[in-house]
Amino acid sequence: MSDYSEDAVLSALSGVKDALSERDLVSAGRLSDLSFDDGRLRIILGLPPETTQDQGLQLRNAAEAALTDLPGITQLAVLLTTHKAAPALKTTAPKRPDRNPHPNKRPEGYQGDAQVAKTLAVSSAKGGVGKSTVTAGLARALAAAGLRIGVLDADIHGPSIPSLFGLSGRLDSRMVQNRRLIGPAEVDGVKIVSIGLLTGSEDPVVWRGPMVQGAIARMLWDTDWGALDLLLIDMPPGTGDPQLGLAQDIQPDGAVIVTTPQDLALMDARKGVGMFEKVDIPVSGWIENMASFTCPDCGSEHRLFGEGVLELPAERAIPKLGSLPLSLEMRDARTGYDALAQALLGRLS
Ligand SMILES: Nc1ncnc2c1ncn2[C@@H]1O[C@H](COP(=O)(O)OP(=O)(O)OP(=O)(O)O)[C@@H](O)[C@H]1O
Repeated sequence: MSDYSEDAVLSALSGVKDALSERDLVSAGRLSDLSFDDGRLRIILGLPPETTQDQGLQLRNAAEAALTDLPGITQLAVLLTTHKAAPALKTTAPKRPDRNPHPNKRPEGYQGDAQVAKTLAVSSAKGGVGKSTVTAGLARALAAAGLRIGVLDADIHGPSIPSLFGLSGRLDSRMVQNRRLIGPAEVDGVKIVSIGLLTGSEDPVVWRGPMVQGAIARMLWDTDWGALDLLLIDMPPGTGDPQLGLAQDIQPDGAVIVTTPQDLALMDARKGVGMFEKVDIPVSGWIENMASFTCPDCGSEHRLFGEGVLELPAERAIPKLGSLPLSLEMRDARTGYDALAQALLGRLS
């Protein structure tokens, strides 16, 4: 039995002074990742870009010294990155950014999204948890249930919605009331717009901050969606300033969080809930993806990533909308999403 305790790790790191901010490593928000597996503890400290090599090494040594004697840890890796620290989750006052990096440029007159009844952000704190796959699966299931559904692929650095719907090429544009609007693609009754269907050779990965936000907002407003019951917005993964700014800019009516059930992913998913709370966007629920695997040989079910739950204080608790297994069928995003779609509808109506 391992005596490992995450609380003990956090408490040990709380005793390490962060010379860069005069606070401790935890309250300074330096801990950007923590994983523990079979005695191996791996933590990532996110340091500001101006950190010198010496400062980084000192912090790493201090963190290693604090953790080295903790029970249950047989191997320790303290890694440094110079990314911006994630915004702290437990801020008491609603900490809206005092300036919006991309001032709302919603154009006057005809709006492509004027007939969109509801918009819902599908978000994940981490990349690769299946957010786009789940968005596509939900969209298809909701459309099959008779709703008019659209998908806006706002995952600008890794647009995977086109391939999930078998789309390639470029979207056309059309004049509507003297404005040139994007004509969405349509597959299985779902209207789709993605940056991957708008750009040519220019790689969207080079776009930064306000440029990305601006492009996504314009895709939302400058598309001829027609009448939609629900537009799902596949958000870029993460809980940092770009995602916060985007949520603030496009102001979806609600959000759902997709996560896998590992402790660390759930810890980050909590940050995702906090991010939407900061900008007053209600979170309708969370979706557990890749929850279990059924062995094709013996038929027994395994919870590969454990039984984690998204823990939030009772007054901020959000429901789990459903669990999806790790399977080729789910990857395909064509079947298996009906129950999830119904659970979501139950929360939206
Ligand atoms: N339930 C599942 N079972 C099996 N494979 C899955 C499942 N969900 C997603 N996948 C696979 O996991 C990979 C990542 O999925 P996806 O691209 O949807 O993640 P994402 O969270 O949108 O990633 P990113 O935000 O980084 O683009 C894909 O190969 C996808 O086919």
